Amino acid sequence: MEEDVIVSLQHAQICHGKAVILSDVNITIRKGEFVYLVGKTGTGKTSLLKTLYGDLPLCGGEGMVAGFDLKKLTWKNVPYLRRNLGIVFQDFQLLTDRNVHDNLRFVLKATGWKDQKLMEEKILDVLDKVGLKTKGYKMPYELSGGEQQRVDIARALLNSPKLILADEPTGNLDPETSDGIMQLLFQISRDYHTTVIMATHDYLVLQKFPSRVLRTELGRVSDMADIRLS
Ligand SMILES: Nc1ncnc2c1ncn2[C@@H]1O[C@H](COP(=O)(O)OP(=O)(O)OP(=O)(O)O)[C@@H](O)[C@H]1O
Repeated sequence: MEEDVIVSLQHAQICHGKAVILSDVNITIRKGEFVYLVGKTGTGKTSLLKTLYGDLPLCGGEGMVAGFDLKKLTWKNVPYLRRNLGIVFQDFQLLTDRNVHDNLRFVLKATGWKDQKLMEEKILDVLDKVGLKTKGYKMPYELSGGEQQRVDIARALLNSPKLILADEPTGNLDPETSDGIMQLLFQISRDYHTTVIMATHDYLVLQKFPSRVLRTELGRVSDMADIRLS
């Protein structure tokens, strides 16, 4: 496989148990690309993302993500795949019983970091990247929705991922805050050549921040590679 290919699906099938949600999915996504995943509700956007991060098994065809063969994933090696990924959700999913700094520290420890000094440097680094350098001491409930989403993105950046998978990251935010989050995601993609795949319903976002679009529809994914909405 070419080195700069981060996601490759060939004749892939996405399933929930015996129910096939998407079939014959053929996608190639390269380093540094920003790709939207759009489609009506229930057409399989989340299921496709879950397959990419090893939460749903690939039930047919071929799939590679960040150098991992999806067909060979087992519960033992899923954590290794996830260390190469950053996952961002709509509802932030921060631990509510500890401050921002400790939320980030928790993830570092859970992913094998041991050196205290390096952990502290990394936490400051990712908070700086999302514009929250001075907010490490805050509890999640003391932050606005946009700030919580920035912490969620900071958390996704901790292990310098090759790929960020974002499921409706602006879904709970007002348009202005949502613009800030989009600018941040595009900046990360551009500055660090991180690939971003983002599921969204928000056509305003697509219009303001045009990029490649994949669409889930009628059990298939169509690649609108060069159609730029403007
Ligand atoms: N845990 C599950 N078990 C069985 N079927 C499921 C499960 N989760 C989702 N599905 C089914 O899979 C299909 C795709 O759902 P999915 O959540 O991937 O769609 P989506 O495009 O992300 O929707 P939305 O835009 O509403 O988030 C739906 O028909 C849904 O009913």
